[in-house]
Amino acid sequence: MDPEDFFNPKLFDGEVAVVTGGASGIGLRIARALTARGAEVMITSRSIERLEAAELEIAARTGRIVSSLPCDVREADDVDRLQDFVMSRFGGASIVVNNAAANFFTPAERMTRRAFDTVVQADLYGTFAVTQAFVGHMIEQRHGNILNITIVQPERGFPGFSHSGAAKAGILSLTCSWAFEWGRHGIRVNGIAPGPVPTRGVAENMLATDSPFADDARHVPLGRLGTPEDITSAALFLLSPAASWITGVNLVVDGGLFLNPPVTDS
Ligand SMILES: CCC/C=C/C(=O)SCCNC(=O)CCNC(=O)[C@H](O)C(C)(C)COP(=O)([O-])OP(=O)([O-])OC[C@H]1O[C@@H](n2cnc3c(N)ncnc32)[C@H](O)[C@@H]1OP(=O)([O-])[O-]
Ligand SMILES: NC(=O)C1=CN([C@@H]2O[C@H](COP(=O)(O)OP(=O)(O)OC[C@H]3O[C@@H](n4cnc5c(N)ncnc54)[C@H](OP(=O)(O)O)[C@@H]3O)[C@@H](O)[C@H]2O)C=CC1
Repeated sequence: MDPEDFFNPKLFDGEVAVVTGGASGIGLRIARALTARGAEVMITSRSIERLEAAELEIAARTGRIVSSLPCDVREADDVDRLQDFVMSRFGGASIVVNNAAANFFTPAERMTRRAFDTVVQADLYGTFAVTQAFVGHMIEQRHGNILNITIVQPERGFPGFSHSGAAKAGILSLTCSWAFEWGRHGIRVNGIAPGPVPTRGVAENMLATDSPFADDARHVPLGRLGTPEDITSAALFLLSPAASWITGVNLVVDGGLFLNPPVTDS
């Protein structure tokens, strides 16, 4: 059974959701599930081809249309265009899923400034900029939900991916600061920390020879790697009124891997 079948088909009627990196992997699955459950959904990523393919896939699977716009979340002008588009088409957004991210294996001593910037800009700055574009409207409406995709315990570092670990730790800090500051405005801010989910992004960017990325199910107490559906179920829960007294958490969805992380020597 598809895990999202546990959720009411009208759960997100009346909501407008922006999903960054919504054209592939986990973001696409979350965007599809929100669309199927009534939300107006806007997906963004850099690749027009991927966005067009995602629009077709979501329409075929849900019978509903999503909107899309190319947007590099590292670029302030792109984020301004995204804001203008969403404000004029929908009047604002009530849900933001900060899912876009970049990652690649690089031992810390070989990390160039540009490599570091590339990841920190996409993950940390992108999360800040896209949220900032829509939170004013949420505050006016006294209603909003922000979901940041993080990693498990980023404060412990991320050997071989120190740029990503630093960015995700920053995102976790933003999650907590925002949850505290905006709770009184009726806005909830949470994180999801996925365990290893073998998406295209992981295959293309993280599984280089000698990369310490754990894609081995033997370490996972529940005995398998994750799927985009596993992460989507958690996202639907946190974005739904069932989680109305939950804010500021970083929900680990990893089959129990955090109990027994593999040791890396990178
Ligand atoms: C537990 C799991 C947690 C997280 C999982 C995920 O996030 S999964 C999601 C994963 N999904 C994705 O990542 C999807 C999106 N990712 C992407 O599109 C690419 O990975 C990207 C970020 C490189 C593209 O950004 P772009 O076109 O702006 O990049 P650019 O080509 O202009 O290079 C900029 C700098 O980075 C350097 N550099 C680049 N690659 C490597 C490498 N392999 N090795 C070393 N360095 C590398 C490059 O050399 C340059 O520095 P230099 O030499 O000038 O000093
Ligand atoms: N899969 C995993 O094992 C894990 C994933 N995560 C997190 O889950 C999230 C989704 O990852 P996953 O689905 O695996 O990865 P994917 O690579 O499949 O998806 C990442 C998406 O982000 C988009 N993106 C990347 N850079 C930018 C940018 N600068 N501006 C706008 N969009 C951008 C990409 O599209 P495009 O190239 O078209 O821009 C792509 O659609 C990420 O935040 C990741 O860090 C965390 C832990 C584990």
